[in-house]
Amino acid sequence: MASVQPSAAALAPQRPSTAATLPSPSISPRVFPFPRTRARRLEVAARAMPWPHVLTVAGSDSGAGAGIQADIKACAALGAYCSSVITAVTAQNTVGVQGVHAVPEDFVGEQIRSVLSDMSVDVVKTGMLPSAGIVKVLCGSLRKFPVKALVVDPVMVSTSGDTLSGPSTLTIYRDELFPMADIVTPNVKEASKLLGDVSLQTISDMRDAAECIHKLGPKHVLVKGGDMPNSSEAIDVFFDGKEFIELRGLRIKTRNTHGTGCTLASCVAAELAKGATMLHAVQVAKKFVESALYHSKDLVIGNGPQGPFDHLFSLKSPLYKMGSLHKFNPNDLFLYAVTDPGMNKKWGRSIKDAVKAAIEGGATIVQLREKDTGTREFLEAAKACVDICRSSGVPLLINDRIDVALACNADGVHVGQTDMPAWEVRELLGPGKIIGVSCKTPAQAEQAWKDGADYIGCGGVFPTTTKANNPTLGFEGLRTVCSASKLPVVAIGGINAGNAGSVMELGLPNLKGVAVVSALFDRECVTTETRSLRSILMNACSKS
Ligand SMILES: Nc1ncnc2c1ncn2[C@@H]1O[C@H](COP(=O)(O)OP(=O)(O)OP(=O)(O)O)[C@@H](O)[C@H]1O
Ligand SMILES: Cc1ncc(CO)c(N)n1
Ligand SMILES: [Mg+2]
Repeated sequence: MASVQPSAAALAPQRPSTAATLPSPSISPRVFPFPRTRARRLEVAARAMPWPHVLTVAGSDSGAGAGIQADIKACAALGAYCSSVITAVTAQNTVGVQGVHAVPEDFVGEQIRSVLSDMSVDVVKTGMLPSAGIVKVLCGSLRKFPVKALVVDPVMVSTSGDTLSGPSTLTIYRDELFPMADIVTPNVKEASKLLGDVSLQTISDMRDAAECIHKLGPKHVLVKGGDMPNSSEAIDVFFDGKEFIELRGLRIKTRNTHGTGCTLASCVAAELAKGATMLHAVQVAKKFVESALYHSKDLVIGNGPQGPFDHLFSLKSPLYKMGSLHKFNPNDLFLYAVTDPGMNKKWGRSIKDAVKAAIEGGATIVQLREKDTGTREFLEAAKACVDICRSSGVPLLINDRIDVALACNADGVHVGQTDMPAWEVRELLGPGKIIGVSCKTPAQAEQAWKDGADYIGCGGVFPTTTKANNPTLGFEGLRTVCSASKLPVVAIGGINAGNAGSVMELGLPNLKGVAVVSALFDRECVTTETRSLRSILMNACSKS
């Protein structure tokens, strides 16, 4: 296959809504507010605009959690059109696979021809290919009608343990299909089968397997670890022929994991069709599966051990916005700017200007801590700050106010010991957002970790006037918490240009940076103060 390039669709401006493309004299202006000439222009533009298009060549799952049904839902959720060639009809539910009826090879060929000879397909994604003959037909069709990318999910065994593609397909997969593929996405069991039943128990085994499968010809390999035992994380290994990347996600506790593999591969295909690079496509796909599992973890459909999940969760959780996901990087805690309403008012600057100045000076993460600001004013300022932070790639958190964080689509929330418990915050925000918790003791740090927080703030390290009744921990208290913490730590409380260096020079385990309030915002020029604090921290780190 040709290498993956951004498609014209990815570069095209936002598509007008379908409603705007259907002018009709009988529709009242209330339903259809555009003047006719504008509507006509939009209609013509929409016709000329290609829609990112994935063709899935896969089996039907009557329970609709996996197979063709999962593929269509996943592509729809990510904004790609999905046409479908059915290779087999399965009788399947949450208990297992009761029957498989393969579609005759010739008719699979005819379906592929119908789609590829007429529609402009960007990416072909394959799922269940029940016979060697069907794989052969597919390879022939792809040679005749080349597409931009080929995603191969080598479906062999369902999670229920039922065979979906027998050993007769192994050779042709390896010899004909893999060399044409841009990515192959086996789970651990499939990777093992492809490599002659080798045992795969560890991440290192998954890496070796990815490397061996890469030698069979695909440009990229993703070995999926959804079924790896004894792990609190779901870890997949990505290999591009040079570098291994471990994609780590939360392992969601749920029975509803039927179809995760099909969904992941379809999301990769959808993102490629939209013009993404392979690594980005895989990252989005993994996050999508994690989020969908999280939002569907308590769904009950069917009585068997493995239920389907909801691909269209974002329609029902409008507060949950995929576009905002900021993958947490503990190094972002390096220079953590926390706003204070009194100080910024005193110096005559708005919250927005204060945040802009801190980012200009090199702040690596920002928290809005607006204890006395009215909700409406706070939300307005928060929305403006989200725009500034997102355009600078700096995460923005909201102190305590989950409602404001949701409404402005911030990157996360920071809570104290008397605020909402972190696990409840996680329930509301989902897995993609950053959660920080203020902790003074190892027990609180342990609880924050159990609750699913991403980092802890530990202090006051020095006496502070910003927060009333805040006991000072000193270096020893900070050391105790840092040593015990399973999460990255940011030190807070009375930290300024005079003492920040000494905090970082302690070289404490898990300590990633310092959080400051008055040292930045109770000063005339926020940018200058931030810049100088940043260089102090960098010097200290190079010493420790
Ligand atoms: N419980 C879970 N929590 C989070 N992510 C998960 C979980 N289970 C699977 N995943 C993720 O889902 C994706 C699909 O991997 P998995 O190993 O489940 O594929 P699969 O076995 O082919 O799935 P299926 O055959 O059910 O369609 C991977 O990114 C994996 O890490
Ligand atoms: C039809 C079909 N394709 C793929 C899978 C793998 O999840 C399944 N269970 N059923
Ligand atoms: Mg699978």
